[in-house]
Amino acid sequence: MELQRTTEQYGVLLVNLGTPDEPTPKAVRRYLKQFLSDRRVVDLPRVLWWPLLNGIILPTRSPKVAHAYQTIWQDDSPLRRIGLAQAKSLQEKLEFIVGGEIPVELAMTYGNPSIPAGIEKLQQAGVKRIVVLPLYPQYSATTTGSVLDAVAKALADIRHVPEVRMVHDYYQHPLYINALAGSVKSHWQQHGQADKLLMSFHGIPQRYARLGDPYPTHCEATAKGVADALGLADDQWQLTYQSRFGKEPWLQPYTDETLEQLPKQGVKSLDIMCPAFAADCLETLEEIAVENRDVFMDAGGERYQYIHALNESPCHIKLLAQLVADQLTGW
Ligand SMILES: C=CC1=C(C)c2cc3[nH]c(cc4nc(cc5[nH]c(cc1n2)c(C)c5CCC(=O)O)C(CCC(=O)O)=C4C)c(C)c3C=C
Ligand SMILES: [Fe+2]
Ligand SMILES: [Fe+2]
Repeated sequence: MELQRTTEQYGVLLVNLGTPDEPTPKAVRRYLKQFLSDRRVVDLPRVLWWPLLNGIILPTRSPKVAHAYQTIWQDDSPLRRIGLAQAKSLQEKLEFIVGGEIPVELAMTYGNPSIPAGIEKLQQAGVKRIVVLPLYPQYSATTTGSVLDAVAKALADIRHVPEVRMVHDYYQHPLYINALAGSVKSHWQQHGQADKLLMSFHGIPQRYARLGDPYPTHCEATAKGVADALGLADDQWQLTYQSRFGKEPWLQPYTDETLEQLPKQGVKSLDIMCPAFAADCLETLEEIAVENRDVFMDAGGERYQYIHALNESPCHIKLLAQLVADQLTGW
């Protein structure tokens, strides 16, 4: 691949959602406060939301969520540990395909390492052109949109602003679909194929989709792409949405309700994957692999296996490198 100028000028900001610094109620509260104060995540009028957030949600949710984090913590939050490994592998891969060093920094929209810190590190390394790669295959204003907001906010404090390009989505990129289908196939080779493959995506409120967020259409295209790549018939797979929060209806069908119904419909063995998550995290390792397993087994299920996120797998790193290379070409 040929770049117009020297490769030292380019850098990559690899962004994921965020995670607490420690699995303690105090650190979780700090993280949740930053996350849930983002208007793209919760768009309720602030006069209603502030008292609810500060008076009820943060005090009650922080200790519960801290406990959940303690069960998956491995010296660090899995999301950050995997993200740092992804950044390192991506830099090595880019060096191999581009033939020069392109620094890659991991950043989180909420918590640490922060987006301003990541941009500062890239600038200190001499980077003049930054590719922002949000680790969200499916675009949503609640995730990808917030990354752009946070990058713009960070740049507002900088005099010599770098040039910036952002990957908007990659929900039907052939390398992404191949990587997902490949991970299912290798799971089947080791464990055999279950009655059904459930593709569980993180949800958003239905209202956000009605107001124009294309997220569910992206999820549907990903799920169909994976099912087609695996040659699955319609009754061999299903798309659901997990992790709903608050009182209003979120995208449906809900993962937990579906898991409760499936054994009654004769589905006793299940493979479940979460294609919206580029790295394993609380929502996959605890909510899907542990909590929702109990839902399925208690409802009469016999075998439940979670297929891990793409994490640092070579197919995933190849995809991320291609997404960066696509942005660099012609810059
Ligand atoms: C309150 C509204 C929320 C929206 C909208 C939302 C969208 C959304 N989130 C992800 C990815 C992740 N979410 C994670 C945790 C998490 N998400 C919410 C709320 C919303 N998410 C909360 C309150 C939390 C924290 C945990 C909890 O209190 O339940 C994570 C995991 C982070 C980790 O440290 O492991 C990820 C990743 C997507 C992809 C998405 C919309 C498309
Ligand atoms: Fe979330
Ligand atoms: Fe959750």
